[in-house]
Amino acid sequence: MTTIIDGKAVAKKVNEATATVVAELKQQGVQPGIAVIIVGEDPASQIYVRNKNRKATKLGLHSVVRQLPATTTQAELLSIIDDYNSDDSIHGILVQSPLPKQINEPLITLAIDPKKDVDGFHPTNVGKLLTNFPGKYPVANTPRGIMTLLAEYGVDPAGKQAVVIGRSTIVGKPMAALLTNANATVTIAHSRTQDLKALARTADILVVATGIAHLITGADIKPGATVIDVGMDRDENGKLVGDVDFDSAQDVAGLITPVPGGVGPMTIATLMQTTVELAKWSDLGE
Ligand SMILES: Nc1nc2c(c(=O)[nH]1)N[C@@H](CN(C=O)c1ccc(C(=O)N[C@@H](CCC(=O)O)C(=O)O)cc1)CN2
Repeated sequence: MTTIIDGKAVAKKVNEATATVVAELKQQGVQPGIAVIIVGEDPASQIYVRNKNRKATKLGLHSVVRQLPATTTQAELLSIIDDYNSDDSIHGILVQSPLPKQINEPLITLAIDPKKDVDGFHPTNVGKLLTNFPGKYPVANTPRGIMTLLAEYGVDPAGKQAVVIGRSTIVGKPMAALLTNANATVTIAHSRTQDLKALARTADILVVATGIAHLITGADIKPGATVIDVGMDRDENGKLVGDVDFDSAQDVAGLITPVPGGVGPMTIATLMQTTVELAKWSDLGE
């Protein structure tokens, strides 16, 4: 029997917990605030940012969306980030990715105060994650959301073989670090990996984040494995599909995330959770 992981249901649970914490913080005179900066008109990014703003407002957060033209310069963007760095009503700053070509993304990441880095992409926070540093710091929301899904479905990574296909800063690298910190034995694979499919078949936990529609099929999955699909691709008919061929994979996997409705909903729910934590840590000195 394969279990289909219900990301929407877990996201709802996370959001309910977040709303409770927001209400408690408000009673203590703190309203968590998030600023999302979007540069340009990428249609998918517009939808994600709108959804973030709606969710933040619904949960009782102070939410600011800063829409900038595609022609925005690096200096202009840096100056706006600087303003939010010193704005006490904002606890989390997020610059929506992708950015136009004239913007140097790593320098933008570096400009965000690590204490307001709600994406967890700043090298200070990535370094803390990699070193499993004690204390409180933000961690990238998609991989953190995946760890929540694993916990909710009783999948303990300790001692398991995990294969993460994809080495991005947003997903692959932090995912590998989180699984390592949870005592899995982790291999990061990517476009240059030889015998990728044979490697995938060794995984007890397989995380696929490549952006290649249906790269992984049932034949590439170890029977009973937990399969986490981070892909958001379009098939030849324009339908949203994952990096995993769900139909063939679901006959082999023990647990599997669908696309849509698996990992995706966890990204925004975890973003809200992280924003509220940043507010707690800064305003209440936790
Ligand atoms: N600064 C950042 N930029 C981007 C991030 C990020 O974490 N930080 N992640 C992605 C996009 N993203 C949020 O920004 C995101 C992607 C997908 C979903 C989601 O809910 N997906 C749904 C399907 C939606 C659809 O039908 O199109 C699902 O999988 O069920 C939410 C957020 C890139 N940029």
